[in-house]
Amino acid sequence: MATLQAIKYSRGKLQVLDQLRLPHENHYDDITTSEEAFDCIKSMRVRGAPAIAIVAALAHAVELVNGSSSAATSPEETIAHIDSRLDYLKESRPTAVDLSNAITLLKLAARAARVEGLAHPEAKEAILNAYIAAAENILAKDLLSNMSIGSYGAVWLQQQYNATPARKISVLTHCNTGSLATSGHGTALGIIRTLHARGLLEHAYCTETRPYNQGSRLTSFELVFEGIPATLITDSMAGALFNLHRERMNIGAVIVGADRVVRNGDTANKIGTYQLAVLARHHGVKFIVAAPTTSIDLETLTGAGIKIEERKAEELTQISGAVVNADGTIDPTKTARVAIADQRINVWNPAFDVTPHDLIDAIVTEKGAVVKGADGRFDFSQVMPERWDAIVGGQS
Ligand SMILES: CSC[C@H]1O[C@H](OP(=O)(O)O)[C@H](O)[C@@H]1O
Repeated sequence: MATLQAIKYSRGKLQVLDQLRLPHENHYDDITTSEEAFDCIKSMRVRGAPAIAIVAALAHAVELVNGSSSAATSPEETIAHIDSRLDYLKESRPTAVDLSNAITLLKLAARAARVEGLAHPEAKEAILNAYIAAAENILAKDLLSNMSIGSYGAVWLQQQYNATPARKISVLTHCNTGSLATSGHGTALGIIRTLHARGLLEHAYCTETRPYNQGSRLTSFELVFEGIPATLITDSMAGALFNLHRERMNIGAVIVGADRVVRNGDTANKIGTYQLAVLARHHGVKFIVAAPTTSIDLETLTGAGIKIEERKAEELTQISGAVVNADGTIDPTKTARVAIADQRINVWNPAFDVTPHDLIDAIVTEKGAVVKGADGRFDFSQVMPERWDAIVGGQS
């Protein structure tokens, strides 16, 4: 069964599903410039660490195909143009590292296409083609990466709980990490999809994930869309779910995504993740992070070094949604905005929090599940040896 598609792309054309209208309306925005991509990411019409990187990379590919670098009359000017557009896009959202990792890769790809002795315009053409190929490869690799995360995560959980189709497990997930946060299948939700496909999933619980409601609006939508047995709870119900219903619900794991995993394994993810990790530890439930290696930042040593995005107060004090008609049907063409708090109240609205590595049992990547060694540390050299050697090298 097809899953929902956040991003539609063919060379020269990029369309992005407006997630602010979900689940009531499927509307795709045409993205033709870096400015349009920036606004789409900043306003969270597209969100999710991998999806943000993919949209930024492809938006610049589209504008290059449409001639945005026409003023560049040398390889140096062409590379300077690409750099300036990518540096602009990098500022759209600061916490997820996939965007900056993709920008680093794309800049290297453009530079690697410089051929000594090749003159303009052939030299420029080679650089543009190299950028476009690298951007398209980011899209192509993401889906394969998510399928691999799904499989490694399902196998790890099956081993932890001796799960079988006759002895399934239930899991809790937070925020949205599915097809609407990636190019497809998803990361944490990708593990849930794979568990379901292998007959190992009893039930999936998803949290509402205030204030943007990625869980109630997006994850619920993905789970219902594919007929995966699921129950929506508010963020504040998670403790009761573990405490009052644990034996009956047989919750085996909390599975979350990541916006940035740093060198020691501390992980920035959607606000509300840290408290789930504390609950999981208290109740003896495994807590696993699902993240492609593109979400791992070896340059930053601990969670204290992660910049946490803070968003506007209105996301807490107001909600908006489709109007429900008198007969109970939903009118997606009309949305109502409701103030649910006194607009004079101070608001603190961090979009993410940091879960310390000691509360994380496994970090599942497309190269395998990483667990802490006897020294209590995560060693990512197992899944990204080249980057580990280049960045960490002989450092402790
Ligand atoms: C695979 S998506 C990773 C991550 O991104 C989400 O944040 P946002 O919706 O603000 O972009 C959430 O933290 C997911 O876990």
